[in-house]
Amino acid sequence: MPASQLRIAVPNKGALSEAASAMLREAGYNQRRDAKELILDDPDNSAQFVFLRPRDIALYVGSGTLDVGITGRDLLLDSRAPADEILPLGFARSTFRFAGRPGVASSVADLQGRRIATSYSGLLGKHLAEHGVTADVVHLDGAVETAVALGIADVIADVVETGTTLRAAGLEVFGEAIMRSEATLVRRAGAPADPAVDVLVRRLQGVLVARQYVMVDYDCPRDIVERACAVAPGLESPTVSPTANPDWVAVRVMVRKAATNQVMDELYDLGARAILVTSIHACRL
Ligand SMILES: Nc1ncnc2c1ncn2[C@@H]1O[C@H](COP(=O)(O)OP(=O)(O)OP(=O)(O)O)[C@@H](O)[C@H]1O
Ligand SMILES: O=P(O)(O)OC[C@H]1O[C@H](OP(=O)(O)OP(=O)(O)O)[C@H](O)[C@@H]1O
Ligand SMILES: [Mg+2]
Repeated sequence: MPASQLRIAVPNKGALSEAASAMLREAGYNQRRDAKELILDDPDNSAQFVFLRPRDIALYVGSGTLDVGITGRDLLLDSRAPADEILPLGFARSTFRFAGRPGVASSVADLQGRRIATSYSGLLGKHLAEHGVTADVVHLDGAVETAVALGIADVIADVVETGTTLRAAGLEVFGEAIMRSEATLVRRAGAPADPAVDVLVRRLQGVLVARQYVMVDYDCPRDIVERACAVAPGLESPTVSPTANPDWVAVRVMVRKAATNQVMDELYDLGARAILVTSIHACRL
């Protein structure tokens, strides 16, 4: 009997779209080549991809119309749809923050009775309520930074990554970040276990690990192998193999990409030699 088809919502445009498709492609799924395609079948993987506005994805998934979806954590919370994050995906990282002209306010408490422009009214409303602040929320579809210059808002609450857009509009962030966001895989709250979803999650986890880790091989004198393994303990345990020389062993271990050079330096200082780094193409842990 063929496995039941998993229906997956993927952002069709915007900041999440390309990176989401790239990640699915790396996980072995077929992805559209033409940005006009709305639905794409991937029979080899018993999957169907439905390309939707990222803002709508939590709604489709929360209602159970589609099994899982990729969206932003901020969009998920803003939607108030009954969907949960099941795997943070590590791209489209941003913060959601207040900003205004220099000196206009320094924290959420200063916003009582002020006009705040945003595309995330749900998220902002919840934050204001949590702080006991009543303000006039001006909902806009985008280009929120311009609202202050045009005089329809005193401050904004918007997505900030590098801060370039804010600077261009003469605005500065103030107060604590309202939230930190990234792309995430979402599923209907309370949905029952589904082996097809587990396969998707394991494949995406494989991509995340392959992106975050490298494989390090090195030779080291037998008498320092314990100390070398303490420098790079790997995820579970390094593989230690004999070499033709009985005084030396060969070690293979996964290392966080960001720590690669530091680990190589420490291993070298201990006496390890022939330290080789290779990238991981895919994995299942
Ligand atoms: N510059 C950015 N850097 C990182 N993440 C971003 C950036 N801009 C938007 N995002 C994230 O992308 C998601 C918003 O998706 P959306 O499709 O609205 O992106 P967009 O680029 O604003 O597209 P559009 O302007 O066409 O609506 C949110 O999760 C948001 O946090
Ligand atoms: O801090 P930065 O690196 O400048 O990135 C943040 C900006 O990127 C997004 O805008 P987008 O280009 O999607 O325009 P929009 O506001 O019309 O959605 C977001 O809404 C911010 O405006
Ligand atoms: Mg946008």
